[in-house]
Amino acid sequence: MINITGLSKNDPAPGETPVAMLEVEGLNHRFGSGPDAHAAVRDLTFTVSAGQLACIVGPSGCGKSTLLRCIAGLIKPTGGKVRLHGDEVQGVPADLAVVFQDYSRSLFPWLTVAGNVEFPLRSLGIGKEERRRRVEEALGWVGLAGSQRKFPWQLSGGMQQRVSIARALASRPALLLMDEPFASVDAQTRFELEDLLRTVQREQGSTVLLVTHDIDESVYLADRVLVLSSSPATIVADLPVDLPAERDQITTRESAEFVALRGEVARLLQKRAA
Ligand SMILES: Nc1ncnc2c1ncn2[C@@H]1O[C@H](COP(=O)(O)OP(=O)(O)OP(=O)(O)O)[C@@H](O)[C@H]1O
Repeated sequence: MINITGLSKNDPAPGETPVAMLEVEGLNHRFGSGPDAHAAVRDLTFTVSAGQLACIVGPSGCGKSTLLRCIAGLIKPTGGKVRLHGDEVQGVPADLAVVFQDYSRSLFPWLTVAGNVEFPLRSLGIGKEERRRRVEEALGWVGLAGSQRKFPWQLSGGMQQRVSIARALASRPALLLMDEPFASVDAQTRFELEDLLRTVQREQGSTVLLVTHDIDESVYLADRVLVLSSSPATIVADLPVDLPAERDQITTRESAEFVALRGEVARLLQKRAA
């Protein structure tokens, strides 16, 4: 397995300004029109720097998935702009990958693990030898090097979600979007997948925007937590997470800094819900 080095490949040098990989500017989205229109997100503005792992936490139904879908180019926002490394998003960008909560519906059951990871690389026009190399590499990152020939239905839920993560990372996306990626696995597997994500993200310098409704998960994973209000989603706080880079499911969660941050996020969410 990969070790957490404590430094991301994309960490800016001292004095260097971080590069904004993602820019969300004045984003609005309303479903429908006229008196039945429903505002799902309202005037959201934020950036995510290259190499950062940012978490978005918000109450159920506040508009988190809508926000991610607008960023992914899956729906056209009714207002505002999304830019990925400076280019306005108009349709799904080729260098963006998404991991959804429901791994059982996002993997192809008739393809092997290797076939699933390779699939998007074909549509990117990557040659056979390079595809083989990337599949092997990405499955190594998620600890599934020996499972290439298995089918998804031969794997546990946690292993299937590892395959989804490997598939997303194999295309070397400029931005990885994750929508409640660990919400469908048991608590122990969730901890393992959280650690795996942090390790791979830091090792590969990936830029990740992850949506969760789990306050503890957002604080444990993130370099930064964006707290959303209830519907329509607006940003109520943008909190840096100054926990050590090397985190541990037991000691980190027991630390005074973690407990204080978790309390702060919980209070913000409670205040907005009231
Ligand atoms: N296609 C749609 N048409 C109309 N309304 C929609 C549509 N998709 C979502 N909504 C509404 O927009 C609001 C935000 O939904 P969204 O799924 O983005 O919230 P969420 O924060 O991701 O929810 P959850 O935490 O439960 O997954 C909700 O009130 C939802 O009912």
